[in-house]
Amino acid sequence: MSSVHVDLVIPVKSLARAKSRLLGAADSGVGDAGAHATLVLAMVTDTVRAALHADTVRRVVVVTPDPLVALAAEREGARALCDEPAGGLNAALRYGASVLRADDPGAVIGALQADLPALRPTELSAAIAAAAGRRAFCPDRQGGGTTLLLGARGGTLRPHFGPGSAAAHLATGALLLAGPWPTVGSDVDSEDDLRDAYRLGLGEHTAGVLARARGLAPVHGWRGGAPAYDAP
Ligand SMILES: Nc1nc2c(ncn2[C@@H]2O[C@H](COP(=O)(O)OP(=O)(O)OP(=O)(O)O)[C@@H](O)[C@H]2O)c(=O)[nH]1
Ligand SMILES: C=C(OP(=O)(O)O)C(=O)O
Repeated sequence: MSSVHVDLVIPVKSLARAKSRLLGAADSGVGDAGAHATLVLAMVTDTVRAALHADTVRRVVVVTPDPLVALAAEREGARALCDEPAGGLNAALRYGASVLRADDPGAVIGALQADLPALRPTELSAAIAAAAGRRAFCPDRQGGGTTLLLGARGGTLRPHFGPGSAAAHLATGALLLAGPWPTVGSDVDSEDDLRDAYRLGLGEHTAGVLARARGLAPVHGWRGGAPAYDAP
């Protein structure tokens, strides 16, 4: 397949419930729940922006019940779907995929995690190209989770996100994508994940929130360059 263009579904739950593991971390560096929600929204925004800048991504829909997330996604050029069915994460992903499929029955549809603040468009494109239209996935940094799942062209997404999702996607025939795209696997669930994402280079919004939380003026954007503040 010469060039694959995919439509991505990005799921985000309400900010009030998001990233509970990170919020519970000893020091996520951003203090109270309101500042935490601001950090989560920044990570979502950086993820959506990077996804839309990837030259192999055609459309992005963000499935979320949270109006603030929907607004941020639409500002970046994504479509927000706020009427997901009950059933949790995989149901939300299947819903988003069904909306995309209705627009284009032959589309290649994928699911991308919303907490990839270091995501580089070029690395996302490289991972998508490596799938070459096959059903495939990228594991997270620890190897047990999934950050990107791609359906086969015209095929169903069949998401099995949740604990042990890498094994579940392998067991259902998805190809494991391993390659030079560390920012695709750098999802943030913990303070250590946040430090890893920082080392890879945070996106503009996430860098800004963390810098302001420390009283520093950020000069770092996702287009590269070293951050001008201490690591989280
Ligand atoms: N739209 C939607 N997104 C969901 C739902 N459940 C989880 N997600 C999103 O799917 C991704 C993975 O979900 P989780 O690991 O359960 O939640 P999290 O916010 O990442 O982290 P924790 O709260 O620490 O577990 C996150 O981006 C969530 O916001 C859901 O029911 N609907
Ligand atoms: C839901 C998943 O990720 P996490 O729990 O890390 O957000 C997953 O890896 O399938």
